[in-house]
Amino acid sequence: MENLIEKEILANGHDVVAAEGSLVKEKLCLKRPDYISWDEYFMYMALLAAQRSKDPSTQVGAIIINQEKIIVGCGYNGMPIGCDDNLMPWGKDSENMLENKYFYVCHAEMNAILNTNSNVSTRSATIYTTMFPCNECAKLIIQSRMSEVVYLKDKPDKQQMQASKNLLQIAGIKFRQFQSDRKTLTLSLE
Ligand SMILES: Nc1ccn([C@H]2C[C@H](O)[C@@H](COP(=O)(O)O)O2)c(=O)n1
Ligand SMILES: [Zn+2]
Repeated sequence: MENLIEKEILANGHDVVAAEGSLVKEKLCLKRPDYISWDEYFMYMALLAAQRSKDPSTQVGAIIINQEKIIVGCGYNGMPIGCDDNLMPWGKDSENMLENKYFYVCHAEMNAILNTNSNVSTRSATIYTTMFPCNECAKLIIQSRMSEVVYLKDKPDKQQMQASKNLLQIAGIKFRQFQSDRKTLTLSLE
């Protein structure tokens, strides 16, 4: 095949080299360079899911993808089905723990796992979550046979999170913090 290697320095600074053997002759035929990565795609989806949360202080989202990078589950932190959001407590400072949200709210990771279709496997799946999973969700992740956790934020000072890390490590589940130079992504309906 005719060798059509071309090198273009685009206006946005991207250095694009068409692969050897490619039929690309002109700059306009090259693929768009600033597309988001798989990691960005799923973490931004988790952030979008978090926007459904009614929790006034912390909104968490989680997305589960299988080995083919197909989304198999998604969730955010919220009250259990049938428990009216308007009747449940959303605070956290009452001395009476029964008046705080913690005993009632379902975590985003838990909801993402429970929202998967019963015929879809989470074996070897990856969960993208905007917050490091707590120890209870870590147990669910392990029991669901997932293989990786990608998280955005952590609360390393919390003992619960250390227990979660211990569990994941012992169970052989990888975890890593999401890294990206793309700090914002603008979506518009205009
Ligand atoms: N991995 C996590 C951690 C926390 N959540 C939820 C549980 C609560 O709704 C909220 C945390 O509230 P805060 O103590 O920051 O006021 O986030 C979760 O879904 N997943
Ligand atoms: Zn949890």
